[in-house]
Amino acid sequence: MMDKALSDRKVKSVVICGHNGKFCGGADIREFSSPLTGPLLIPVIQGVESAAKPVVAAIEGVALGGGLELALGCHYRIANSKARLGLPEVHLGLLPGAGGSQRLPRLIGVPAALDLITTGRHVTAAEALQLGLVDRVTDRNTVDEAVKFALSVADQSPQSRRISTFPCPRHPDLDALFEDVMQRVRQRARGALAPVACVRAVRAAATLPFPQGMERERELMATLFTSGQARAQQYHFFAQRAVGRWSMPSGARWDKTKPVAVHKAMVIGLGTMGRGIAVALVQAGVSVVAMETNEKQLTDAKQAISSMLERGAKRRGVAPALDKIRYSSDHSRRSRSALTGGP
Ligand SMILES: CCCCCCCC/C=C\C/C=C/C(=O)SCCNC(=O)CCNC(=O)[C@H](O)C(C)(C)COP(=O)(O)OP(=O)(O)OC[C@H]1O[C@@H](n2cnc3c(N)ncnc32)[C@H](O)[C@@H]1OP(=O)(O)O
Repeated sequence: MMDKALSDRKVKSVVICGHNGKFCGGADIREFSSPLTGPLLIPVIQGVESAAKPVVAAIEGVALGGGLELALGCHYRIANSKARLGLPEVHLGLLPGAGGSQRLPRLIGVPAALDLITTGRHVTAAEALQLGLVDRVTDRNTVDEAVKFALSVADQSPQSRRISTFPCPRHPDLDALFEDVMQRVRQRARGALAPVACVRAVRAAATLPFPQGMERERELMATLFTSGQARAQQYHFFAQRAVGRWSMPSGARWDKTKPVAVHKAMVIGLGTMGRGIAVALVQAGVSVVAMETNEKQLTDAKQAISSMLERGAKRRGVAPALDKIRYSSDHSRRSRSALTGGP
């Protein structure tokens, strides 16, 4: 269809839109666990960008991941005011591997691209306009507006609109910028590979010509694509949604159940997990009885829990709620708490 539109001499300009009010939420994540089939996105985007006639993206609903990368291959982007745009691949243990890490910095600058790519956050159409990610925002029918716009630019060459030909906007001190961002990302990422690879890919955009940058993006993506972290994060994506459908054999569902306030809880067993659970409960304002029958473990746990509570309180600028926790080694004195459990 796209080939036909691009090669038909009677067609002077093209609009790409989605279906059912959504431009594109990106690749089907399930496909990442089996060999990739269908037309490959990178050559499709290259084909769109190198077209001799203007191509306009009409963005409604969402343009995420590969969807936004496709829009970046278009010569113009018109977004509905309710649309959201983003490159959330980092949450799936990946980077924007269809040219997104190379085109976005060329379009909106390195600092803004680093922010969007390393956090994966979605931006509203209004913010996208401010960043220069889209050319226009409309409250009206987006496809109609995009068609009108496409007709108005039909006789113009799209040559100056190909993002891959843009130089990356200059930054006064690239080395310092990347050093600072890498340090912050490493701290936040706590061992996650994808955010670090995202910074490296954007650095390639800022320092290499587009074809070499694409090659670097491909290399970095290849290391992430089959990583255990990516598999785990993709599993997490579906698991999070499956939780919404979770029900008890009785038919009870969490979303149809009235929540009950929990004021008291008992944590049995103060190994690594028990300590973490006790701290999380205390920090949520719950009074905790922490039980451990092994005296040495109990002594260590008291110290560890107190210092976790103190550190957490210091970070939040509040007093540590040390009085919210009592310790016991006597298993027979289990009280009736609203919530009892432990590893
Ligand atoms: C050697 C290596 C070489 C590799 C070369 C690779 C080249 C690069 C190729 C491709 C790059 C492209 C990558 C990507 O695009 S990754 C995907 C990026 N997109 C996302 O992460 C978006 C994820 N989805 C969402 O954020 C939301 O779902 C939403 C905003 C789109 C809609 O939100 P909402 O209305 O709240 O609905 P739900 O979240 O509940 O979702 C509904 C339903 O749909 C399923 N679903 C959503 N998105 C996806 C998806 N991307 N893939 C598969 N399934 C998806 C979701 O699971 C729900 O399903 P249900 O629970 O069964 O109802």
